[in-house]
Amino acid sequence: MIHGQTGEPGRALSANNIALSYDGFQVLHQVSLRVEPGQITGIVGPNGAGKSSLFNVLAGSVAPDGGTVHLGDRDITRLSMHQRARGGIARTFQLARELDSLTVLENLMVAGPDNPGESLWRVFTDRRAIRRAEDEAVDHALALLERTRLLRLANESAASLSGGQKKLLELCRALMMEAPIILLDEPAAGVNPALMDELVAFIIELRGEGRTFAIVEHNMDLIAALCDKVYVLADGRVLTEGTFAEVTADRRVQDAYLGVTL
Ligand SMILES: Nc1ncnc2c1ncn2[C@@H]1O[C@H](COP(=O)(O)OP(=O)(O)OP(=O)(O)O)[C@@H](O)[C@H]1O
Repeated sequence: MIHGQTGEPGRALSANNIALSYDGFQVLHQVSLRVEPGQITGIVGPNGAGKSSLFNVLAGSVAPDGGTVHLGDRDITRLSMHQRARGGIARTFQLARELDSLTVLENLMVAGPDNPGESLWRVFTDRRAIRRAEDEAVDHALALLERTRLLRLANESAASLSGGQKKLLELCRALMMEAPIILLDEPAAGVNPALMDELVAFIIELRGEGRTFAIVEHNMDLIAALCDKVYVLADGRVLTEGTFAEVTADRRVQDAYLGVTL
């Protein structure tokens, strides 16, 4: 069992009739989706379909104009991203530029739940202290790096990682937050096929340990390999939902990807 799995892994994350506009242009129309606990839910669709917008609404970085977001029975629509993170929803972000100057291990240490704070920060900028530290967070970080084969790079600058390794580090940063629900934003972008297989295997392992995932992704191999359920968005609406086989057999989905008017 992965370290740090928090209680209450059994709550669904749901979006209900979400409406969202930017500058008067509606990008989400009555979108509803349910991320079942212990499952991997994919969100796919052509460019501009509204996937990232929906993801931002789920994560709490964008407030919808209408509709609600629930975690289990609790209405979390008005909670900030940080409040949601504390409540058990973590999302991956492209590593911010300032994190490039930190080592791989330091990137994980600053990603822990409830920001580790200044004292911990001082400890972890001292390499000798890293070796001595018996803190649970260090053990957790090192275990994650071992599982993602980044351990040998623990003390290298994050800037030196390949694109795929950065994706793994982003996932590890989300895992450091000890959230049962993880929102993955294009985890396969820039990842080579060998590393992709490792990424897929790792995410499947994490699901086996009780984690819940929602994934926005263009790479259909990754979606096919991982997802229990897939939502297809087009023009800001849910076009269809089902297993990967079901949605890809749907003529409307094929048309949407070919850009044919629906
Ligand atoms: N901050 C913003 N301001 C104005 N319009 C936006 C903003 N973010 C997204 N949009 C618009 O909302 C629509 C949906 O964009 P979104 O990024 O959610 O789609 P997507 O499905 O994630 O696309 P892609 O696959 O290309 O990343 C697009 O028409 C986009 O131009």
